[in-house]
Amino acid sequence: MLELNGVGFGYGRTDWVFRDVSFQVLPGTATAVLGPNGSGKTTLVRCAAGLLNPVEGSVTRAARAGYVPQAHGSTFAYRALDMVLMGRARQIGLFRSPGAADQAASLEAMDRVGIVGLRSRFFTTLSGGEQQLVLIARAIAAGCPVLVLDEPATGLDLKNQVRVLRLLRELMTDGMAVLLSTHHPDHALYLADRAVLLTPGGPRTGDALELLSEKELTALYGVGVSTMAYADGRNTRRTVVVHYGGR
Ligand SMILES: Nc1ncnc2c1ncn2[C@@H]1O[C@H](COP(=O)(O)OP(=O)(O)OP(=O)(O)O)[C@@H](O)[C@H]1O
Repeated sequence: MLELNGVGFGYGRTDWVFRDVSFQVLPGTATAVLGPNGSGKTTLVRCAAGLLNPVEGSVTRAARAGYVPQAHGSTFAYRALDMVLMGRARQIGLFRSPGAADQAASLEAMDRVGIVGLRSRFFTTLSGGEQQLVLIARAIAAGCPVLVLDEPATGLDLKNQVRVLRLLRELMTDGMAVLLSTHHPDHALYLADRAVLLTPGGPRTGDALELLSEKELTALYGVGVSTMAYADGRNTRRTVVVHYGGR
């Protein structure tokens, strides 16, 4: 479980990126953070993961959180499998080498993400999307019950977006608490129970279906957005359609 209570953060002394953010992510549920560029999504998920200390308020994690950063052309000269093995650092311990169980857990995580074939490739030679999948596998291999992801769909093609979203749902079924930031309201509508909108007027939290409405999304992004229902197998889901306008 992950809980934020009245969290505020600013990089400088006077400027707040956000204030008064409160929400809970329960086991088996997902919360999506949405907002325009620069609204503070990365800052908020880094606070939630324990990588930044809030200036005010508190973050409570019942367990360690796995963190998946945005993949930005890293300089790590490690093979993909070694990157995933780093997720096992806690199990391996200081000054010890990974054992067979760590190798197996890492390969299983890579298999779940569909990238076992990349295991011997150097991380630096992978495409942005492939790097993103390695980072997700690393967080899964860590075996944390809380997973925090910063824009996990960045750089992924449609098939891999679906793969990652389905995988997150599977992990939620296993009891994982998931917090993600995203620029994709349709991903939030598919995955999230709750949403946090970082608006210029302050944070808004609530039920994802209610908060990700046409009116709210249009106001949040300043462009016309419609939502529509579609049949997805046995489920009826909602997605968004952007109005591009112009000629
Ligand atoms: N290290 C930093 N020092 C000073 N200001 C920062 C720092 N990191 C981010 N900021 C500022 O904090 C604000 C929020 O940034 P953040 O990266 O959290 O936004 P975001 O919603 O994730 O943006 P995007 O959608 O573009 O990724 C921005 O105004 C940004 O310029």
